[in-house]
Amino acid sequence: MNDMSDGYITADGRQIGGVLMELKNITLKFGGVTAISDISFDIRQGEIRAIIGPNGAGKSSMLNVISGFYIPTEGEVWFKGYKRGPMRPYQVAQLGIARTFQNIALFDGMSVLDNIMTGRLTLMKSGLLSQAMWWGSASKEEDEHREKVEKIIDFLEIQPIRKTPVGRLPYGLKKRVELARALAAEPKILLLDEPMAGMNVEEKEDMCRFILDVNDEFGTTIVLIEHDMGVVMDLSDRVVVMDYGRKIGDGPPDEVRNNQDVIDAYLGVAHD
Ligand SMILES: Nc1ncnc2c1ncn2[C@@H]1O[C@H](COP(=O)(O)OP(=O)(O)OP(=O)(O)O)[C@@H](O)[C@H]1O
Repeated sequence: MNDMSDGYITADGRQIGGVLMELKNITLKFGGVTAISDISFDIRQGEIRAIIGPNGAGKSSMLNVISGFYIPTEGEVWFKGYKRGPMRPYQVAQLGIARTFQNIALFDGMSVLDNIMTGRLTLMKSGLLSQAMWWGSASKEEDEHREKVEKIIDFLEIQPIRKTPVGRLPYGLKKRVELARALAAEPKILLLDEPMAGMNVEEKEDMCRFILDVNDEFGTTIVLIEHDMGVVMDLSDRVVVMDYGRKIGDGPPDEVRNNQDVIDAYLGVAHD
Protein backbone atom coordinates (compact mmCIF):
# COMPACT_ATOMS: atom_id res chain seq x y z
CA MET A 1 0.00 0.00 0.00
CA ASN A 2 2.15 2.88 -1.25
CA ASP A 3 0.75 5.87 -3.16
CA MET A 4 -2.94 6.01 -2.18
CA SER A 5 -3.93 9.12 -4.16
CA ASP A 6 -6.14 7.16 -6.56
CA GLY A 7 -6.67 4.10 -4.46
CA TYR A 8 -4.73 0.93 -3.88
CA ILE A 9 -4.73 -2.80 -4.51
CA THR A 10 -5.51 -4.97 -1.48
CA ALA A 11 -3.54 -8.04 -0.42
CA ASP A 12 -6.27 -10.20 -2.03
CA GLY A 13 -6.09 -8.27 -5.30
CA ARG A 14 -9.17 -6.02 -5.04
CA GLN A 15 -9.03 -2.50 -6.46
CA ILE A 16 -9.86 0.15 -3.89
CA GLY A 17 -10.86 3.52 -5.34
CA GLY A 18 -10.45 7.17 -4.38
CA VAL A 19 -11.73 8.88 -1.25
CA LEU A 20 -15.51 8.60 -0.82
CA MET A 21 -15.79 10.20 2.61
CA GLU A 22 -13.31 12.31 4.50
CA LEU A 23 -13.58 13.11 8.20
CA LYS A 24 -11.49 16.14 9.06
CA ASN A 25 -10.52 17.00 12.63
CA ILE A 26 -13.74 15.69 14.13
CA THR A 27 -14.46 16.56 17.75
CA LEU A 28 -17.74 15.58 19.40
CA LYS A 29 -18.72 16.70 22.88
CA PHE A 30 -21.69 15.78 25.04
CA GLY A 31 -21.69 18.57 27.63
CA GLY A 32 -18.47 18.00 29.56
CA VAL A 33 -17.74 14.60 27.94
CA THR A 34 -15.50 14.59 24.87
CA ALA A 35 -16.50 11.45 23.00
CA ILE A 36 -14.30 12.19 19.96
CA SER A 37 -11.20 14.35 20.02
CA ASP A 38 -9.75 15.81 16.80
CA ILE A 39 -9.89 12.67 14.64
CA SER A 40 -9.24 12.60 10.90
CA PHE A 41 -9.40 9.69 8.48
CA ASP A 42 -10.86 8.79 5.12
CA ILE A 43 -13.03 6.04 3.70
CA ARG A 44 -12.28 4.87 0.17
CA GLN A 45 -14.56 3.57 -2.55
CA GLY A 46 -14.99 -0.20 -2.24
CA GLU A 47 -13.13 -0.49 1.04
CA ILE A 48 -13.99 -2.50 4.12
CA ARG A 49 -13.00 -0.09 6.89
CA ALA A 50 -13.18 -1.08 10.55
CA ILE A 51 -13.32 1.13 13.63
CA ILE A 52 -12.10 -0.63 16.76
CA GLY A 53 -11.19 0.31 20.31
CA PRO A 54 -11.90 -0.56 23.94
CA ASN A 55 -15.31 0.13 25.53
CA GLY A 56 -16.17 3.81 25.62
CA ALA A 57 -13.49 4.68 23.04
CA GLY A 58 -15.97 6.64 20.91
CA LYS A 59 -16.67 4.13 18.12
CA SER A 60 -20.48 4.37 18.14
CA SER A 61 -20.23 8.15 18.36
CA MET A 62 -18.00 8.11 15.28
CA LEU A 63 -20.40 5.85 13.38
CA ASN A 64 -23.17 8.31 14.23
CA VAL A 65 -21.07 11.18 12.85
CA ILE A 66 -20.44 9.19 9.66
CA SER A 67 -24.16 8.42 9.32
CA GLY A 68 -25.07 12.08 9.83
CA PHE A 69 -27.04 11.36 13.00
CA TYR A 70 -24.61 13.46 15.07
CA ILE A 71 -23.27 16.82 13.95
CA PRO A 72 -19.67 17.14 15.15
CA THR A 73 -18.91 19.94 17.62
CA GLU A 74 -15.87 20.74 15.51
CA GLY A 75 -14.53 19.49 12.19
CA GLU A 76 -15.95 18.67 8.78
CA VAL A 77 -17.38 15.67 6.97
CA TRP A 78 -16.81 15.57 3.21
CA PHE A 79 -18.78 13.10 1.10
CA LYS A 80 -18.15 12.58 -2.62
CA GLY A 81 -16.18 15.83 -2.71
CA TYR A 82 -18.83 17.99 -0.99
CA LYS A 83 -18.82 19.32 2.54
CA ARG A 84 -21.82 17.86 4.33
CA GLY A 85 -24.13 20.03 6.41
CA PRO A 86 -26.82 18.96 8.90
CA MET A 87 -29.20 16.45 7.35
CA ARG A 88 -32.50 14.77 8.09
CA PRO A 89 -32.55 10.93 8.16
CA TYR A 90 -34.25 10.67 4.74
CA GLN A 91 -31.57 12.92 3.24
CA VAL A 92 -28.89 10.60 4.64
CA ALA A 93 -30.64 7.67 2.98
CA GLN A 94 -30.93 9.57 -0.29
CA LEU A 95 -27.19 10.24 -0.20
CA GLY A 96 -26.65 6.49 -0.15
CA ILE A 97 -25.79 5.81 3.47
CA ALA A 98 -27.51 2.89 5.20
CA ARG A 99 -26.82 1.15 8.48
CA THR A 100 -27.57 -1.71 10.80
CA PHE A 101 -27.80 -1.31 14.57
CA GLN A 102 -26.14 -2.93 17.58
CA ASN A 103 -29.59 -3.86 18.87
CA ILE A 104 -31.69 -5.22 16.04
CA ALA A 105 -34.23 -2.67 14.83
CA LEU A 106 -36.80 -4.61 12.80
CA PHE A 107 -40.61 -4.90 12.89
CA ASP A 108 -41.16 -8.23 14.71
CA GLY A 109 -44.76 -8.70 13.57
CA MET A 110 -44.01 -8.13 9.88
CA SER A 111 -42.69 -10.75 7.46
CA VAL A 112 -39.07 -10.85 6.36
CA LEU A 113 -40.11 -9.65 2.89
CA ASP A 114 -42.08 -6.66 4.23
CA ASN A 115 -39.27 -5.69 6.61
CA ILE A 116 -36.82 -5.66 3.73
CA MET A 117 -39.28 -3.64 1.62
CA THR A 118 -39.17 -0.88 4.24
CA GLY A 119 -35.51 -0.43 3.28
CA ARG A 120 -36.69 0.83 -0.13
CA LEU A 121 -39.08 3.48 1.19
CA THR A 122 -36.75 6.37 0.46
CA LEU A 123 -36.35 5.12 -3.13
CA MET A 124 -40.11 4.96 -3.73
CA LYS A 125 -41.46 7.75 -5.90
CA SER A 126 -45.10 6.97 -5.22
CA GLY A 127 -46.47 7.86 -1.80
CA LEU A 128 -49.52 6.16 -0.37
CA LEU A 129 -51.89 8.78 -1.77
CA SER A 130 -50.55 8.62 -5.29
CA GLN A 131 -50.59 4.81 -5.12
CA ALA A 132 -54.28 4.99 -4.29
CA MET A 133 -54.96 7.41 -7.16
CA TRP A 134 -52.64 5.94 -9.77
CA TRP A 135 -52.61 2.31 -8.77
CA GLY A 136 -51.58 1.25 -12.26
CA SER A 137 -48.20 2.98 -12.36
CA ALA A 138 -47.68 2.68 -8.62
CA SER A 139 -48.06 -1.08 -8.72
CA LYS A 140 -45.60 -1.23 -11.61
CA GLU A 141 -43.17 0.68 -9.47
CA GLU A 142 -43.90 -1.65 -6.57
CA ASP A 143 -43.17 -4.64 -8.83
CA GLU A 144 -39.76 -3.19 -9.59
CA HIS A 145 -39.05 -2.70 -5.90
CA ARG A 146 -40.16 -6.26 -5.15
CA GLU A 147 -37.88 -7.56 -7.88
CA LYS A 148 -34.89 -5.79 -6.34
CA VAL A 149 -35.82 -7.10 -2.89
CA GLU A 150 -36.19 -10.67 -4.21
CA LYS A 151 -32.65 -10.45 -5.61
CA ILE A 152 -31.34 -9.48 -2.19
CA ILE A 153 -33.31 -12.32 -0.60
CA ASP A 154 -31.69 -14.77 -3.03
CA PHE A 155 -28.27 -13.25 -2.48
CA LEU A 156 -28.46 -13.57 1.30
CA GLU A 157 -30.01 -17.05 1.06
CA ILE A 158 -33.15 -16.27 3.04
CA GLN A 159 -35.76 -17.53 0.53
CA PRO A 160 -37.16 -20.20 2.90
CA ILE A 161 -38.07 -17.56 5.51
CA ARG A 162 -39.29 -14.76 3.26
CA LYS A 163 -42.90 -15.01 4.57
CA THR A 164 -41.95 -15.67 8.22
CA PRO A 165 -42.62 -12.95 10.81
CA VAL A 166 -39.24 -11.62 11.92
CA GLY A 167 -40.11 -12.08 15.61
CA ARG A 168 -40.04 -15.86 15.13
CA LEU A 169 -36.51 -15.99 13.73
CA PRO A 170 -33.33 -16.94 15.59
CA TYR A 171 -30.89 -14.12 16.33
CA GLY A 172 -28.40 -14.82 13.52
CA LEU A 173 -31.13 -14.77 10.87
CA LYS A 174 -32.61 -11.54 12.25
CA LYS A 175 -29.19 -9.95 11.81
CA ARG A 176 -29.15 -11.19 8.22
CA VAL A 177 -32.59 -9.70 7.59
CA GLU A 178 -31.34 -6.40 8.99
CA LEU A 179 -28.44 -6.55 6.56
CA ALA A 180 -30.91 -7.28 3.75
CA ARG A 181 -33.03 -4.27 4.69
CA ALA A 182 -29.99 -1.99 4.69
CA LEU A 183 -28.96 -3.39 1.29
CA ALA A 184 -32.45 -2.78 -0.10
CA ALA A 185 -31.68 0.94 0.04
CA GLU A 186 -28.84 0.29 -2.46
CA PRO A 187 -26.35 2.16 -0.28
CA LYS A 188 -23.00 3.53 -1.40
CA ILE A 189 -21.77 3.19 2.18
CA LEU A 190 -23.07 0.52 4.50
CA LEU A 191 -22.46 1.07 8.22
CA LEU A 192 -22.51 -2.04 10.39
CA ASP A 193 -22.61 -1.58 14.16
CA GLU A 194 -21.21 -4.77 15.70
CA PRO A 195 -22.65 -7.11 13.06
CA MET A 196 -21.37 -10.25 14.87
CA ALA A 197 -22.39 -9.31 18.42
CA GLY A 198 -24.17 -12.18 20.17
CA MET A 199 -23.58 -14.66 17.34
CA ASN A 200 -22.23 -18.19 17.60
CA VAL A 201 -19.20 -19.26 15.54
CA GLU A 202 -21.25 -20.59 12.65
CA GLU A 203 -23.41 -17.46 12.45
CA LYS A 204 -20.27 -15.31 12.53
CA GLU A 205 -18.76 -17.29 9.64
CA ASP A 206 -21.95 -16.82 7.62
CA MET A 207 -22.08 -13.09 8.35
CA CYS A 208 -18.39 -12.67 7.40
CA ARG A 209 -19.04 -14.42 4.10
CA PHE A 210 -22.07 -12.24 3.36
CA ILE A 211 -20.22 -9.01 4.18
CA LEU A 212 -17.39 -10.00 1.84
CA ASP A 213 -19.88 -11.04 -0.86
CA VAL A 214 -21.83 -7.76 -0.59
CA ASN A 215 -18.61 -5.79 -0.95
CA ASP A 216 -17.50 -7.94 -3.88
CA GLU A 217 -20.83 -8.26 -5.73
CA PHE A 218 -22.24 -4.74 -5.30
CA GLY A 219 -18.98 -2.83 -4.76
CA THR A 220 -20.51 -1.45 -1.54
CA THR A 221 -18.13 0.43 0.73
CA ILE A 222 -18.46 -0.96 4.25
CA VAL A 223 -17.64 0.65 7.59
CA LEU A 224 -17.97 -1.59 10.61
CA ILE A 225 -17.50 -1.51 14.34
CA GLU A 226 -16.65 -4.91 15.72
CA HIS A 227 -15.26 -6.28 18.96
CA ASP A 228 -14.24 -9.69 17.61
CA MET A 229 -10.61 -9.05 16.68
CA GLY A 230 -10.32 -12.15 14.50
CA VAL A 231 -13.26 -10.97 12.41
CA VAL A 232 -11.87 -7.44 12.12
CA MET A 233 -8.44 -8.62 11.04
CA ASP A 234 -9.89 -11.08 8.51
CA LEU A 235 -12.44 -8.75 6.96
CA SER A 236 -10.95 -5.27 6.93
CA ASP A 237 -8.75 -3.53 4.42
CA ARG A 238 -7.88 -0.73 6.85
CA VAL A 239 -8.58 -0.25 10.53
CA VAL A 240 -8.98 2.95 12.59
CA VAL A 241 -8.18 2.40 16.26
CA MET A 242 -9.73 4.71 18.87
CA ASP A 243 -8.99 5.01 22.57
CA TYR A 244 -10.45 7.61 24.94
CA GLY A 245 -11.89 9.51 21.95
CA ARG A 246 -8.53 9.79 20.19
CA LYS A 247 -7.17 8.02 17.13
CA ILE A 248 -4.18 5.88 18.12
CA GLY A 249 -3.78 3.82 14.96
CA ASP A 250 -4.86 3.74 11.31
CA GLY A 251 -3.74 1.29 8.67
CA PRO A 252 -3.97 -2.24 7.33
CA PRO A 253 -4.66 -4.98 9.93
CA ASP A 254 -1.04 -6.20 10.08
CA GLU A 255 0.27 -2.71 10.73
CA VAL A 256 -2.34 -1.95 13.39
CA ARG A 257 -1.80 -5.31 15.10
CA ASN A 258 1.86 -4.44 15.68
CA ASN A 259 1.27 -0.82 16.78
CA GLN A 260 2.51 -0.50 20.38
CA ASP A 261 -0.11 2.14 21.29
CA VAL A 262 -2.83 -0.24 20.13
CA ILE A 263 -1.36 -3.17 22.05
CA ASP A 264 -1.15 -0.98 25.19
CA ALA A 265 -4.74 0.24 24.80
CA TYR A 266 -6.06 -3.30 24.58
CA LEU A 267 -3.93 -4.45 27.51
CA GLY A 268 -5.21 -1.49 29.53
CA VAL A 269 -1.80 0.18 30.02
CA ALA A 270 -2.27 3.37 32.05
CA HIS A 271 -2.16 6.75 30.27
CA ASP A 272 0.51 9.32 31.24
N1 LIG B 1 -25.57 10.56 24.02
C1 LIG B 1 -24.54 10.66 24.87
N2 LIG B 1 -24.57 11.54 25.92
C2 LIG B 1 -23.54 11.66 26.77
N3 LIG B 1 -22.39 10.94 26.68
C3 LIG B 1 -22.30 10.04 25.66
C4 LIG B 1 -23.37 9.85 24.71
N4 LIG B 1 -22.99 8.91 23.82
C5 LIG B 1 -21.75 8.52 24.18
N5 LIG B 1 -21.34 9.20 25.29
C6 LIG B 1 -20.04 9.04 25.97
O1 LIG B 1 -19.05 9.18 24.99
C7 LIG B 1 -18.01 8.25 25.20
C8 LIG B 1 -17.87 7.36 23.95
O2 LIG B 1 -19.01 6.52 23.87
P1 LIG B 1 -19.29 5.56 22.63
O3 LIG B 1 -20.58 4.86 22.89
O4 LIG B 1 -19.15 6.31 21.36
O5 LIG B 1 -18.07 4.52 22.78
P2 LIG B 1 -17.90 3.07 22.12
O6 LIG B 1 -16.46 2.95 21.76
O7 LIG B 1 -18.89 2.86 21.05
O8 LIG B 1 -18.22 2.13 23.36
P3 LIG B 1 -18.77 0.60 23.39
O9 LIG B 1 -17.72 -0.26 22.74
O10 LIG B 1 -18.89 0.31 24.85
O11 LIG B 1 -20.09 0.58 22.65
C9 LIG B 1 -18.35 7.48 26.47
O12 LIG B 1 -17.70 8.13 27.54
C10 LIG B 1 -19.85 7.65 26.57
O13 LIG B 1 -20.28 7.59 27.90
